[in-house]
Amino acid sequence: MKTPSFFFLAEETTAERTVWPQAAFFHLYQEPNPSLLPQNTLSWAMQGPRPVVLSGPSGAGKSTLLKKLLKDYENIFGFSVSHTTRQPRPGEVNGKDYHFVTREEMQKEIDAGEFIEHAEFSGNMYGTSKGAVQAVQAQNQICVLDIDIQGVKNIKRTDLNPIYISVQPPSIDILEKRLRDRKTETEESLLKRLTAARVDLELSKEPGLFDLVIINDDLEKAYSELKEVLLEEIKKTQESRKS
Ligand SMILES: Nc1ncnc2c1ncn2[C@@H]1O[C@H](COP(=O)(O)OP(=O)(O)OP(=O)(O)O)[C@@H](O)[C@H]1O
Ligand SMILES: Nc1nc2c(ncn2[C@@H]2O[C@H](COP(=O)(O)O)[C@@H](O)[C@H]2O)c(=O)[nH]1
Repeated sequence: MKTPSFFFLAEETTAERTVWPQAAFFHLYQEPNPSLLPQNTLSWAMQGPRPVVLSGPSGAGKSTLLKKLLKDYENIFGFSVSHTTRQPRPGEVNGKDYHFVTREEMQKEIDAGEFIEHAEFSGNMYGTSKGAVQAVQAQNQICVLDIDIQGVKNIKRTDLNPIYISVQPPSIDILEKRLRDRKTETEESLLKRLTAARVDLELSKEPGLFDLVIINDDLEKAYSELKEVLLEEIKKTQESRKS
């Protein structure tokens, strides 16, 4: 296995995070999956408006921004409902927020070639099925994928051709506060997510990986930046509705 360039990050961990051995980094990030080649996907380019990928560390504000977008442009954007093996949080709805499945169910569908991408994140499996994207595109909506950085790398190997946006926190300390205030994580999963966040922020520096990086400090400012980069696609989709 190739040694990831972010390996040095393990040495930066603080005392309370030394519970994560350096080897943990090898489990936090998987190299792109070679089986996810364009021929393994449908001809996405022919499927309507250009999709959007929202990525960035857990707690950076992707869902918050996405909810605003889906509310303000109800019929323009559609959310790609991922599969995950993690437990639902209070208020999360199966089939709307995620398809909550067992590891066995998900692996079976992956083996059957039903996923565009999938990854292991913080001890759980996550993935985008072809059906999730097709369901949105069938409505002629702009399909938005909320995926981690491994998903970004795997999607880059397909012909989906989305706009890639990374949503990032102003600092790791602020990210930690937001995640703690969200009250969705145990101490263990919070620390895993913070470790993954450091990896994510480091890998996101790769030139050309993202079309836009949004620093989500002031929410309204971040939202304006998001809308601005999507304006052309929004207009095109609105126009196509008139004809
Ligand atoms: N600009 C902001 N200022 C302050 N708090 C924010 C801001 N943006 C989001 N938050 C809060 O931070 C927390 C994390 O946001 P959110 O759940 O949207 O992150 P996320 O990137 O979708 O995380 P995950 O990947 O784990 O789903 C939420 O409680 C949200 O209300
Ligand atoms: N590679 C993928 N990553 C995904 C997908 N769906 C969500 N995610 C990412 O997982 C983490 C954690 O999400 P949470 O809901 O448990 O907080 C976050 O970074 C998401 O972007 C997916 O289908 N593929």
